[in-house]
Amino acid sequence: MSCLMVERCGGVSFKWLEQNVIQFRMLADGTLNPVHAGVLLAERRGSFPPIDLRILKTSSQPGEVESGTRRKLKRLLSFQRYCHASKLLRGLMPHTPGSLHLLDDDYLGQAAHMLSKVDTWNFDIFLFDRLTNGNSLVTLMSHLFNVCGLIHHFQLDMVKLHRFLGMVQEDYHSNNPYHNAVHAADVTQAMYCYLKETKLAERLTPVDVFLGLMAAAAHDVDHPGVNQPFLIKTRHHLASLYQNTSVLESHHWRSTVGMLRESGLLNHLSADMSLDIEQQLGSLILATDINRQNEFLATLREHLDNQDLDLQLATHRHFILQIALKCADICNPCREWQMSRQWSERVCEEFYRQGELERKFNLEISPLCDQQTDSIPAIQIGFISYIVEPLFEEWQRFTEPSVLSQIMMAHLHKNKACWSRLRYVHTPVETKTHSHTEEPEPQGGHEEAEDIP
Ligand SMILES: Nc1ncnc2c1ncn2[C@@H]1O[C@@H]2COP(=O)(O)O[C@H]2[C@H]1O
Repeated sequence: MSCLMVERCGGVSFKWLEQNVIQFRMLADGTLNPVHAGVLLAERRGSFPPIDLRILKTSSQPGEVESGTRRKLKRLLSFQRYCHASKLLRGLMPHTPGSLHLLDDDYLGQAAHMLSKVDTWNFDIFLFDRLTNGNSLVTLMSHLFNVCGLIHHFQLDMVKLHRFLGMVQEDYHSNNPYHNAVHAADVTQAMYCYLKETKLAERLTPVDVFLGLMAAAAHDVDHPGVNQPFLIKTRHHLASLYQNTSVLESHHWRSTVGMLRESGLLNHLSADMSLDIEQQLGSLILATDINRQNEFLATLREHLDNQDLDLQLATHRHFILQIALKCADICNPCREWQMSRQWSERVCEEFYRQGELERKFNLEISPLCDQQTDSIPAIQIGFISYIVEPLFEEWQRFTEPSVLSQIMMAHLHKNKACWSRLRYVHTPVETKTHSHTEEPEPQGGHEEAEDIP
């Protein structure tokens, strides 16, 4: 009950002229019970191991018997909430309602100023995350829902919306170097830029915009920091639940649906409409499975060759939303170098952590995960050449090409040239993650990259 009052109190202080004030007020004024206010847990994450080995060593191991309660917890909760719940149960998580930090007015002002330029491609999500005290995803989504008129259009309850967004943000693992809430915020910001492309903006309905932003924000929720092959070879229960196919993406989707229902955000809509939203969210999130890249690329090429995309058709708009989300998901090599490089280092650090785990448990080390042999520049050149460039070339074609696509392609080529030059500077063992590598001056524009095996 007290939780409800606090949230309402935050809601009352919301001012339309000062976007995002609502969140800061809620964070600042609340005296919250973290058990009831899952959204606004006072505890900041950051100390959990990259993956919870207790979960990975599943009960399918012969001879191992688990208590009913623990097994139930494991099945019902996300990885992240399992960690929270088990820590709470074991009394390891302090109840410190006052530990939500007050944001300095300067920070608040700077964050608000950044939001006024949220549709620009050089938006610095790392800075925004610092200015919002690690709340970039909630703050960004609240703002975008507001400026896109979604709160008004869908008559969304602000308390429920914040409860949902808070749950989503909390369920990202902040200790993952790459698959964390900042990545989700980065993808959401990119998605917003794509939704504003002239080719799309004039055709999209409020439902499309709602789905695009929601899917972007939640597309990797509760990512454990290891990939699908790892989950399959460690016989993780999610791998068997989803029959070794789109395991992570299915989990991201079902977790999102769980949180939508738990928050009650769509309760006021008709059952048919909420179900349709849940299904469409699934289709969008599942499209981010990188193993399905060729399938989507081939379909997009065919449409562009035949010039038969009709964005008046809901099915075609949905397809383009899938493509836009895929682009947003892997757009980090198209960002300006300083930001792009950070993402590259982060994703490789996550790969290397998985490789270390595999080494520790005598499993075969996955491709790209061996820090001894897979250098960051080599990984980047391969990723850009085989995955990113082909997709963005088609996206550029779709936008006919827009100014934004040209900017993205220019960054992509420049970054690829930078990595090509760095490849000869660093040997894999010398490469350090988060090394804040100096930018090598690319010479002669786009250098042809070498193939990597
Ligand atoms: N800069 C990058 N370098 C290499 N791989 C990347 C990079 N960015 C994204 N990826 C990969 O692209 C994948 C997209 O889907 P996932 O989020 O499952 O996992 C992501 C990473 O494996």
